Amino acid sequence: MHKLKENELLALTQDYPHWKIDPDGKAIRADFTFADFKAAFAFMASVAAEADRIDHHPEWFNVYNRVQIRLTTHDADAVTERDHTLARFIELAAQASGVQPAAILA
Ligand SMILES: C[C@H](O)[C@H](O)[C@H]1CNC2=NC(N)=NC(=O)C2=N1
Repeated sequence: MHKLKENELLALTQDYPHWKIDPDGKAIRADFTFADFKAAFAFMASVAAEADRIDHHPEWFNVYNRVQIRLTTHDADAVTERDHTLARFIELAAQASGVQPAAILA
């Protein structure tokens, strides 16, 4: 299982602007806001089906139209290629569900 190196983690956050690296470098997090609960839940259903298919699962939290996600590979205690693959799917699923753009932080 390939653990992402620092430059690979930084590239990921540039490719997918919702994502940030945890201070300890062992997880990545994203915060998505949708129009309403229905859109948020449609997004979660899509991600849940993919997570089950690839046997790699998000840690997540939902309130109404907001979904917060943390990705890490528990078996490796690190961010791996499996998290990268799921993050890519999550980005596309979020776009398909009409996610609000990520805030650009200075
Ligand atoms: C046995 C099974 O393949 C493992 O427990 C899988 C399931 N989903 C997983 N999800 C995540 N995020 N990390 C893991 O290490 C992991 N391991």
